[in-house]
Amino acid sequence: MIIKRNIGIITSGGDASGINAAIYGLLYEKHYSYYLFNQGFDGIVSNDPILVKDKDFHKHVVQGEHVLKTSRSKLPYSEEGRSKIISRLKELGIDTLIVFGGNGSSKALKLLCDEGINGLLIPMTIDNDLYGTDYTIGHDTAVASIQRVLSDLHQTAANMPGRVFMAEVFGADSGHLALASALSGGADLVILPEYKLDIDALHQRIEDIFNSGKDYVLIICAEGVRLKGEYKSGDQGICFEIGKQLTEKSSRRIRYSMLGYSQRAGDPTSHENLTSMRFGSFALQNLKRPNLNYLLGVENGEVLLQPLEIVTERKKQLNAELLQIAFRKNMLIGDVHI
Ligand SMILES: Nc1ncnc2c1ncn2[C@@H]1O[C@H](COP(=O)(O)OP(=O)(O)OP(=O)(O)O)[C@@H](O)[C@H]1O
Ligand SMILES: O=P(O)(O)OC[C@H]1O[C@](O)(CO)[C@@H](O)[C@@H]1O
Repeated sequence: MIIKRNIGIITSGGDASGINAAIYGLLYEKHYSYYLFNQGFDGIVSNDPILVKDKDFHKHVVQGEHVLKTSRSKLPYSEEGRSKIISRLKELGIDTLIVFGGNGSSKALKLLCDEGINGLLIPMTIDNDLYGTDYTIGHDTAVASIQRVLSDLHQTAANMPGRVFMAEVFGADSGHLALASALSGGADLVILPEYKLDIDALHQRIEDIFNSGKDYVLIICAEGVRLKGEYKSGDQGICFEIGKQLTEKSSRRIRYSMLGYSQRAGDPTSHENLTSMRFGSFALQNLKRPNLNYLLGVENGEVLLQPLEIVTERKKQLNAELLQIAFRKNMLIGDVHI
């Protein structure tokens, strides 16, 4: 007789399409029972677990609405909060916790692993800013969603020439999402937090583009770009400040599009779903390892295990190949400062 083990699963941080496929890839009821908790770390303590079965999941695989609800939570920051999480997992006989999330969620899981929990972090954030993995679940769908908006902006911009469009995208303090979507959406310029912004240089590039014969300029601006001070989670609207400064130097009509939360939505792309399923399936294959304390990553196309602490050690660098294309196309403004 097979004795089943109980696996706990939460999502934590911002929602990201593809998560349903990842959970589907994880399910193997013959050996495991899966306890899903809505609302992240809080949900472990406050919510009844949902027991899911493979047969219920098929239709959800293609959907952008998630079976499992996510949240940001205060609990893991305090010893008291963590001990509530650990007691509850023990009470339910759950010996392994799988967390879908980004940088913050990895830190939280590491603290729980240090206190004896078996833990696996599966990378999930549209920002794709997690050190130790080339890819995080949700990124491709977000890029596709931004690309759709940029396609519309190209049309209206071409229909009424002479304007400068600034489209602000998510990404928190990193420019991975902005760089990928600027390239995939055919933007003229991209403003990234990893580069110090020089407004005069930006103004000059805009004029050069018009002088080259193009009749509109489409700029992607990452929300994490700063003219002064530090980016704080939740800050939005930097494109307006940049536009204001540009207006002082130029008579061009600057127009704004804040893409906002629709970037995080949308049914997953096929690339998303297949990568997510591979993450889920790889996690499943590693559940029997003792002392689980890992982050799943994908490097050069291969899914692999990384030590969880790797996340806190370094900041993930922008993809060198994408950067090279952006340099060659003269899309970047300013000098690298990070
Ligand atoms: N330093 C930390 N110590 C303990 N727990 C943390 C820490 N940072 C984050 N967490 C926990 O992880 C949760 C998610 O973190 P955060 O809000 O930074 O999102 P994330 O995992 O980085 O994902 P996203 O990229 O979508 O924002 C937090 O709400 C909190 O519960
Ligand atoms: O839903 P919230 O908490 O406002 O989070 C928004 C943030 O979450 C992300 O989508 C993922 O980290 C960021 O790109 C964005 O800044």
